[in-house]
Amino acid sequence: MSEILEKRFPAADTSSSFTGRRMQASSAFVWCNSFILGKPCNTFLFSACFGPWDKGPQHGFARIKRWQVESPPKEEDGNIVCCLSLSDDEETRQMWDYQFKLLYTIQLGASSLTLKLTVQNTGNKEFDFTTLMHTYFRTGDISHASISGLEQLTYIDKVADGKEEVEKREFVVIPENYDRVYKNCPSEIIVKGVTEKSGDVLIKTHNFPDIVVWNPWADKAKAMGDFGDDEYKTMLCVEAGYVSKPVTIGSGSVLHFSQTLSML
Ligand SMILES: O=P(O)(O)OC[C@H]1O[C@H](O)[C@H](O)[C@@H](O)[C@@H]1O
Repeated sequence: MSEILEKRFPAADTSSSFTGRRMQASSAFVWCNSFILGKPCNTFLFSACFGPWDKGPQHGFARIKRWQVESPPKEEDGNIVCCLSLSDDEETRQMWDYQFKLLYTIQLGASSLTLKLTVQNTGNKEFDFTTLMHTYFRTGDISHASISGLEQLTYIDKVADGKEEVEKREFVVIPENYDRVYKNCPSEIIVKGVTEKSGDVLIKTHNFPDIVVWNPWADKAKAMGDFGDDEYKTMLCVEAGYVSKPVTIGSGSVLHFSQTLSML
């Protein structure tokens, strides 16, 4: 992968000024993605519910399973494209007895990143799940970052025990620990003041009605083993997903989800 990247994007900066493992991993592409599939608490979720899960790891198993290379990186129309896959196995069925195949297609362009998720129900039982793309953005200074496109939306405030509120601000800034699920979001959201050039990024989504906004802030940052104590000052998570309610997929059916992150 790195030879193709270096050939295609010789200027790409993969160095990292972060100390914590979590953010080091993310800075390679300025964004990083891990994704979560699942549904809270009961049968969930191949990969888990969004959040704590009584049958498996927080946020599910997909982000910690070893994926297969469905198609290796290749250059396509000036982009680098590759596809990974994950199917159910003995371990996943132990936690969650359903059959599935996931396809995760990554398309890297000069100033955009498209991430497509295809969920196939390969079994004879319908199941439901939630899914999220857990995107980390790097910012020069969190106090200069903001998100637009969330005004007048209802959000679940996980810091306030799930209380529902309505967002009044045109530009959402983050002055403290934030962990919010914005519901029924428009398909275009803008994150301002991110990337090392403090530029703006357009998030364009398909079939993701929710946006999670997360920053652990000081105390939680200190409590996280793979996160530097001060790294909350230079990161922001804006996560496209389907988490506020589960998706149901019938036996033999296929569903598509995607997000494109474009530098503006
Ligand atoms: O530490 P992790 O398991 O990666 O979760 C990191 C965060 O992910 C999401 O943003 C959730 O809304 C947060 O509640 C959680 O703390």
